[in-house]
Amino acid sequence: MSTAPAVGVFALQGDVREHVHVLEALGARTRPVRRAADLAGLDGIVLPGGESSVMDRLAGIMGLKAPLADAVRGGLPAYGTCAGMIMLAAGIENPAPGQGSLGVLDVTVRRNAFGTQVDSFEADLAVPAVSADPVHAVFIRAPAVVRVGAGVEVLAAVPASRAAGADDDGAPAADLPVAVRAGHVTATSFHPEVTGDWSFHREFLRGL
Ligand SMILES: NC(=O)CC[C@H](N)C(=O)O
Repeated sequence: MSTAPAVGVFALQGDVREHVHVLEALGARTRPVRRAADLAGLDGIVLPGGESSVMDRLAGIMGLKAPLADAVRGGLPAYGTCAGMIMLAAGIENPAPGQGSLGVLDVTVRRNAFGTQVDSFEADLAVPAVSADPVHAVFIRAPAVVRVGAGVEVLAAVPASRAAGADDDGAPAADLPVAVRAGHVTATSFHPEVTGDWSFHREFLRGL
């Protein structure tokens, strides 16, 4: 697109500032999204990392949840990181009490999937669909995708041995998807907004 795209950043909770910084550095205009009216005229929306149960509750209170879900279902490109991935997901295996989601990406996620004691780690991931070079990924109490619906592309995965309780039964398990895309909706378990590896933001903006 010839003018800078207008990208909304869900701003009721989470690492909003980090996404705004990356998006503006890459040439987008940004707008914090806190209520339904903030969605007007956007070319895309980013859902940050943070705490998905709080995001879900606040989005409900602010009357943003249904309009945001409708906008994404209607074609508004969306990118969610970590808690943002959980917000986009159709299902949450282990929701907090009363927690729901926008239900716009046909995956089921497991919150806090990567370990109980040391639950943050970094990894260099091969993501050929997004970058020729490995993408440096930071996982912070991150979700994993445990069900991938039809039409959802797995862009990157990590060995299941990373998962919480992976050693418990000794059974070999499949890799856990940590980056997925279904048409105009992309989600990562990790936080490119904090690493300086902006491949996913670049790819998202390219599609607007
Ligand atoms: N870094 C994050 O966004 C953590 C996500 C958080 N564990 C949640 O359930 O929402």
